Amino acid sequence: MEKIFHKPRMLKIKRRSCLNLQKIWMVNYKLTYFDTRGLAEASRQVFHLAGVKFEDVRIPFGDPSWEKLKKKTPFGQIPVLSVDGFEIPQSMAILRYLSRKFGFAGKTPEEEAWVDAIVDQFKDYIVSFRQLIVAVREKKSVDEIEKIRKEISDPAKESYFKILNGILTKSKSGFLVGDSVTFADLVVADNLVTLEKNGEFNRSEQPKLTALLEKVHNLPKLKKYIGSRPDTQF
Ligand SMILES: N[C@@H](CCC(=O)N[C@@H](CS)C(=O)NCC(=O)O)C(=O)O
Repeated sequence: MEKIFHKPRMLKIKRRSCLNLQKIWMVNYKLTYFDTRGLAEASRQVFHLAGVKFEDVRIPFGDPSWEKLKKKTPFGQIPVLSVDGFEIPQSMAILRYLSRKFGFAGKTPEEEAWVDAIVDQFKDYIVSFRQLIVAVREKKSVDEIEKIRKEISDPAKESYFKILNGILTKSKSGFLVGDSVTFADLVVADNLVTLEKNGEFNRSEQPKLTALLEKVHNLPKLKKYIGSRPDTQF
């Protein structure tokens, strides 16, 4: 089991009491997932954006330690976030929790609702993309794979990209919601990376989505991490 520690930046908190500062500093976060981006990547990025130290536990695929650990997780799956030993399962619950805590969930209830809506839309789309991936993994025939691509995956992707392009056309900041980065941007950008690595996203065909992806990856607090993280297909 590999542990990667994120070195925290100096906290720039002006008006917080020493007691609060101590409390923030002392919280022990541990995010456990497989050694891939997948369902944990946006949460990892929230920690980096917030400049908050966390233990990035990555279990290699096929590692025998997983079967033992599985029994101890709340729902039998990962990611799991431990906050001073208090465990939170489910990737989206973790991501929302961290984003609310560190200020990346939207600035008003309306922004929060839009951030959630964009991530829910992503979940709707990803179901069809998974069908394609499963067909490839199961070594279905070329005809079967092409059928899934044409009838399910491509139309779902087209409608998903249309929605995102519509939002970005109206955006003044270049982010999906409001005037600063939210976890919706992180989820969408990471999905674009996955699609690109699997031949499903071409930067030259999608200038607005590409601009979003590059904007997110060039955020000063993310850039170094993005450049040095393990390179994984999913
Ligand atoms: N809905 C859950 C799904 C979690 C999930 O499917 N985790 C997979 C890895 S991506 C897992 O733990 N697989 C190992 C297993 O089920 O034994 C979430 O979003 O966290």
